Amino acid sequence: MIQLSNIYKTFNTGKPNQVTAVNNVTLNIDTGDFMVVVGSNGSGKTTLLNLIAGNILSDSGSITIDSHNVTRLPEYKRSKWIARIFQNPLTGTAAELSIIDNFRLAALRTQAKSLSIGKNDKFKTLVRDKIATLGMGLEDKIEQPIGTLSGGQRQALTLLMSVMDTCKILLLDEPTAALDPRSAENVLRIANNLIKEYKLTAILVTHNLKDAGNYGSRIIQMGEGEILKDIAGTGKQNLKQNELYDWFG
Ligand SMILES: Nc1ncnc2c1ncn2[C@@H]1O[C@H](COP(=O)(O)OP(=O)(O)OP(=O)(O)O)[C@@H](O)[C@H]1O
Repeated sequence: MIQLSNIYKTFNTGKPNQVTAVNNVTLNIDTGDFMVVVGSNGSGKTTLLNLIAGNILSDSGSITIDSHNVTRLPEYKRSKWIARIFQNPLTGTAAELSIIDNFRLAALRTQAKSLSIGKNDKFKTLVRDKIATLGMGLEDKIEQPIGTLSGGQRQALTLLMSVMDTCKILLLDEPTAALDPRSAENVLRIANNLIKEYKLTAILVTHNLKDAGNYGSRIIQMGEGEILKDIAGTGKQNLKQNELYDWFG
């Protein structure tokens, strides 16, 4: 689904604060993979997501998504494949608009043909039914401004909104870092269920090693822009919490 070949990204080239954030990274991410990315501060995790999403372009190397060469494509031209959830629950929704209007906007973003986007009952029922599956009781609040909800509620809705259109790839950049422990657990569980239900290819950046152990079918560790470790399959399933801590020795 996603191929990165010999990707380099250097910031502040030629200046004293020059830094190579991504250093010759080659990665093949298969359809349906759920890849967790861990690494110390400044190791290049967010830059890697930015390069995949297209909001920054690489200095060299190539990126393909779904067999399309997207290396020089800007973010908006990649959005038909990609949805992204950020750390801040305020990013990605329009606070003053109702829940239902936010869902309508999200559907319009990719003009998903399967959804009837107008203010009709069919769309409302679809959204209400989907929101009910979150188990948060938000299905009765769809006319309420989304800004009046808690961070956890909002993050869960943002996730749902993202996957209900045609997106195939979900990028999660520390999506629970701003949430209390219980909300964080809830949001990650919801993300995991949605990834399975919609058969998404997903990448989760996290500093939480418990989550890194519990979720995903593959884990990579980044360090100084390089991939230090890459474990999938049973290796990932059997990875112990203390082994993960040892990576950060
Ligand atoms: N737009 C930018 N301009 C200049 N330097 C940048 C920019 N974005 C990232 N960097 C630098 O690139 C390096 C990698 O940053 P990045 O944000 O990708 O790391 P990270 O692993 O996501 O870190 P954290 O865990 O702290 O979020 C850092 O040294 C950072 O300062």
